[in-house]
Amino acid sequence: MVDQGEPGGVVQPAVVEGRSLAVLYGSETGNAEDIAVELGRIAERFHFQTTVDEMDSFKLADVLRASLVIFVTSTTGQGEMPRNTLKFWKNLRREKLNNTNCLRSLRFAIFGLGDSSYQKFNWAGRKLRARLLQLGATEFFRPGEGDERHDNGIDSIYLPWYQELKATLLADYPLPESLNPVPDDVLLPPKYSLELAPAMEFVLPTRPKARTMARSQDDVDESRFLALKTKSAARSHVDRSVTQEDRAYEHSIRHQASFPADIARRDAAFEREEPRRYDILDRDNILKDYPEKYLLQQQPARVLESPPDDLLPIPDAHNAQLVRHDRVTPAGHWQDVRHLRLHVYIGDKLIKEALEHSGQLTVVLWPKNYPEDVQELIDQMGWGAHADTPLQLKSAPRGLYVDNQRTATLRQLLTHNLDFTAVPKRNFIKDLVHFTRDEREQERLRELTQVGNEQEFYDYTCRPRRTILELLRDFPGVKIPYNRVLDLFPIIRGREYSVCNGGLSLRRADLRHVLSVELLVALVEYKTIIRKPRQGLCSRYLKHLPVGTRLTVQLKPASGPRLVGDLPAAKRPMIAVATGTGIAPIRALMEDRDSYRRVAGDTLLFFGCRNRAADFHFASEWPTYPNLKVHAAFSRDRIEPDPATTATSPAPSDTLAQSLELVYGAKDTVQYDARKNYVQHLIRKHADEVGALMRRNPIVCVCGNAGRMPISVRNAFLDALVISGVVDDKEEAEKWFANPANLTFWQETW
Ligand SMILES: Cc1cc2nc3c(=O)[nH]c(=O)nc-3n(C[C@H](O)[C@H](O)[C@H](O)COP(=O)(O)O)c2cc1C
Repeated sequence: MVDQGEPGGVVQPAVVEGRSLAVLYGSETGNAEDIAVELGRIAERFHFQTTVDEMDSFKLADVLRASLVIFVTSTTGQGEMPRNTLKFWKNLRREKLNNTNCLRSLRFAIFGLGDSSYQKFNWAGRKLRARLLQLGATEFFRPGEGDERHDNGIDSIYLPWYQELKATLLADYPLPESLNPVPDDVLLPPKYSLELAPAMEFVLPTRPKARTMARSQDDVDESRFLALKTKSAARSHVDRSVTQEDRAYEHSIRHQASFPADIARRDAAFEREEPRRYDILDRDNILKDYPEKYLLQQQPARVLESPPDDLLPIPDAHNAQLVRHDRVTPAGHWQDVRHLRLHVYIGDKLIKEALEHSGQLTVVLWPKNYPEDVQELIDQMGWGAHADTPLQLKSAPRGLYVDNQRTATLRQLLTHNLDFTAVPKRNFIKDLVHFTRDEREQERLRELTQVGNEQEFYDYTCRPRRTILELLRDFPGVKIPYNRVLDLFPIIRGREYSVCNGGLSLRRADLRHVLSVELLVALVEYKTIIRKPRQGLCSRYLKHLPVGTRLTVQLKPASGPRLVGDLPAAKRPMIAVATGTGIAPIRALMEDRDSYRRVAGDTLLFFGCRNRAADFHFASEWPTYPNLKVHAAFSRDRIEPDPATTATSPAPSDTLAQSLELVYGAKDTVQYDARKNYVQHLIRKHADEVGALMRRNPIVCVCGNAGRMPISVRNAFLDALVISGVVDDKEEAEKWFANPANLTFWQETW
């Protein structure tokens, strides 16, 4: 049994009257939340009574109660506030608060997270700050704006901001003379309480049975049926006692003999493709373009024991089942892209209808850890004696979904809830110092997180994408007490994916209680500088997920303007730009527009990928759409005339060169790189077609990888506006493009 003592000792911060600090965050994927947690710890060490929570859990009156408030928010959509701030933000914007100076007693600071490739960089933070100031609040520290585009990401701006904030807090809000800050090398008490349940109540859970990818259709049907029967295990807002309607649905699945075969036949139809030629591994280019993201060798195929598919009690979620799972890129291609189909069971007719008509959808999936990784961590930490003992969770972090009906064990938490394959954060490493008695390990851990050693920290963690599990392997002396796991390990967050189907394929007439959603997912797999294949948690989970697996998922409307399920939107022309799996939401739009077949507006699609044969997703479907013209850019293929699309040579023709002189002047026309074949080059090349649609109040969508692509595409659109004569020069083009009266713009890049 592991010694649960903590070598450095634990110090409880003092309670100082009138000294409180609240950190309120708005976060979509957790970056802002991580920063908020780190700021909360600093405040605790400075003896502030500290609260850290999402903005929506606060009322305005609560905010006024804290002596200081720090807001941390990312920006989402097109300059929008994250979802977990919307209630708070709506309250703050109430007209009746105008001119009331109602926040005059509030002292706040704000840190925004954003990406400067978006037109509305850090708008959420800026909007929030402007409104707080307008309502009379005072800033006690300068605002910070982190940018994902910086070399070290958000940290480039955040770290100096945070150091300065610490100094300001100590200088401007001094502690009573008798009190010093809790030093960094002393541990704070755990926030969350996790204890072994009294011995009499022990019920040892059985270990999950091994399952593999290959499951028979009978298995699928049986588990589909079981999923229905046991769906009450997952508590959600749609969960209720089984109605007659549900029974009828169960009955139809049980007795409709043609159901599985029928679906399988129809589902297989779109997958039948000619054998494809492709550029095996494409290694030179990968090394050149993405030195940290290449796959040098295929991993040997392994059959992994799947995690148990227990359904988590996620709020506002639905039970679902994986009914199709195909790799769509050829086996040797550098990128593994999967096409998945999920049947999401929605018993409540009204909710189903609301989702069908709520615009573009995203699916949120919660990945799980594999049993062999869980066992490795248990062995490494010496938790074997307690791994399957029921636990009592008296308090738990936000986002930890544990079924109240059953008593959780450490193994279950590690399987379903704790993300020990995440890249370790600074705070995690700082805390480990307390859990090893090996002085060399302590010294090394301190070194890694010391101020001034940011580059070393980055080189050890982020650059090679080292996981927590791997870090713990490097420090064998570290033994984390099991009752600290909720404080130390990040919680597994839901991963959001754009639904890639729409219209009739989403609302299948033959499955009344089901939304049939499809996803196109690029698995994140690469070799890093430490030459070990890496996988993201969700990629590892999805890669081996057998057909028939039950899941709990949320369905959410995507951010941005509502473009589907809306006749006036369907009638408008559309210019869509997508790269790689960014085609997913565009394909959903196309299917939706197709349901208005005769009236759907003209559409121009610019699609960019590497090889026609390997990753030209949905290529066989595009010719079936009326009013759609596709220009595809294959960045790694030799340029050949293309019968299927209108994309031809990427080299600028004389006329294009002349047109570009309009924008840049003759001397600078060389800036246009004739040897490359990316979507932005095709936009310029087909400027006249772009201009013709731009004149007709189009919807313009840009989806795919973040980084330079959205900026280059935007510049190409500006050029196209000048070349096609919509405006006279680039300055005018900027104004024209930013005016929502001329076009509806939607960008979704990641
Ligand atoms: C779909 C999407 C939309 C985004 N929109 C914007 C934007 O309009 N402006 C901006 O500055 N950053 C934008 N970002 C960048 C995020 O703000 C940035 O990645 C941030 O680190 C996310 O933090 P979070 O995990 O706390 O949400 C967007 C990111 C995504 C994925």
